[in-house]
Amino acid sequence: MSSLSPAKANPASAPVHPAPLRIGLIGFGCVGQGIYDILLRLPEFGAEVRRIAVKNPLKARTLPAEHFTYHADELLADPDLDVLIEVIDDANEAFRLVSAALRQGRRVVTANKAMVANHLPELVALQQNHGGTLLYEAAVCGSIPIVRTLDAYFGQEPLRSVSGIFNGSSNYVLTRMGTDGSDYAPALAEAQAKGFAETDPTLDMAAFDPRSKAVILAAHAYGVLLSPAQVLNLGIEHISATDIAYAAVESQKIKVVAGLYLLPDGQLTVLVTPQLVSRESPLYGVDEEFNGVVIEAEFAGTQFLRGRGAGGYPTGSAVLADLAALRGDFRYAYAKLRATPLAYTTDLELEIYLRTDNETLLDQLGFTDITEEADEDGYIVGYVPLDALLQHRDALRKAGAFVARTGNVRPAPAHSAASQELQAVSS
Ligand SMILES: NC(=O)c1ccc[n+]([C@@H]2O[C@H](COP(=O)([O-])OP(=O)(O)OC[C@H]3O[C@@H](n4cnc5c(N)ncnc54)[C@H](O)[C@@H]3O)[C@@H](O)[C@H]2O)c1
Ligand SMILES: N[C@@H](CCO)C(=O)O
Repeated sequence: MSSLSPAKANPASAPVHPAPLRIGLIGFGCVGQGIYDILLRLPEFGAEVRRIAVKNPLKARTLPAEHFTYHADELLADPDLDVLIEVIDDANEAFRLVSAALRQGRRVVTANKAMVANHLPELVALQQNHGGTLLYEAAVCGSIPIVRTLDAYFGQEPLRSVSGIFNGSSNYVLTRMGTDGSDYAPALAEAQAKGFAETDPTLDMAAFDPRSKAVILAAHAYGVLLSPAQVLNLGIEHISATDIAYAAVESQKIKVVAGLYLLPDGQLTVLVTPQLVSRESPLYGVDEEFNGVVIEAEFAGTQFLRGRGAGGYPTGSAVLADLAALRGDFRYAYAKLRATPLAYTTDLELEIYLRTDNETLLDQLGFTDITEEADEDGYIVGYVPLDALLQHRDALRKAGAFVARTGNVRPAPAHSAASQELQAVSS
């Protein structure tokens, strides 16, 4: 018989339809509604939202009130739910709920990057100790499958850098300001109306949100568990047409770039700041609420992932992928967490553009090298110790416009016998 003849029907090889996943959904805002709608549109996926917990009894919703409970703990106590999806906007309450669920050995999907970044060591330990699973693809860069890519595909390969645009709202605001000449406030209002921004938009605009995402990726890409406070995050609240025009003179754009850089001495550094991005960078064309991630891998070379970074449906798409992964018993390998941990350093200098009239701050930052100064526009360009930026970040946040000139870092002078510049960024 030819080996190409059709296989006889064999009951053992007939397609097996998985049992429907019974889901408890905690939070029914932008993302909660997004995943709910997606599951309704995909009946063949075989998942059913059995119970939904919400907070505000007065809010107008797309479903009748009898669909909701106002006590998320009831879902934790319900043994008939196979998976809990946590998509609320309160990181502390999210941790209480998710850690309680993991203590029961349950399967949980979350989109809450602040919660994951603040508690990653505990969340990993809870999974190990109680056998549950937590997946959080939706927490980082919306619909881009970056956590899975770093954890599973690049779990063994050394990475030189992982850098990109990790926040949709600030990217949307910068795009409106840069292309339409929009002012900051109406652009931010648009990002909020479209469901991209956090409930407290300071988290987006002051780059706390992309910092949480960078902290999560540091664990998967490098096996380094950071506390968010260790990472410099500066935002775009004071970026104005003056700064956008400065960038445009050299055909560059200002983007909020999160960078995780393996330095030539084998240490890791991470920073999240506005940065000048040149036309040659893959990040240059990442506009609106899109995110983009550039991976510089030892053997694979450069890879670039781009996709919608915010919004109910793109984020719901990542939750859907996590549900499918849970059904296949997927867990993060955290392979690099098991290796000897890399050291983390901020003992570096960063080339910055700063437009401020705060003379005290300029003195405190201790520029080691000034390469450009324009009194009439009130900006200064030069190298500053990263530790000084970390120390004075609260003052910097209020002081004026801050942009990393290139994202290049170099060793702080005391440690820079060779003083060569460390090319640590993709632009
Ligand atoms: N919006 C996005 O594009 C996006 C993308 C990725 C991740 N996220 C994350 O997803 C989560 C939800 O974001 P969102 O945009 O849907 O926010 P949202 O404000 O639209 O919805 C959150 C909802 O959670 C409810 N809530 C708060 N505490 C609750 C509790 N204890 N029990 C039940 N409900 C509670 C709030 O009342 C609100 O309706 C956040 O962690 C956010 O960071 C959002
Ligand atoms: N507020 C976030 C949502 C996606 O994580 C953003 O704008 O990127």
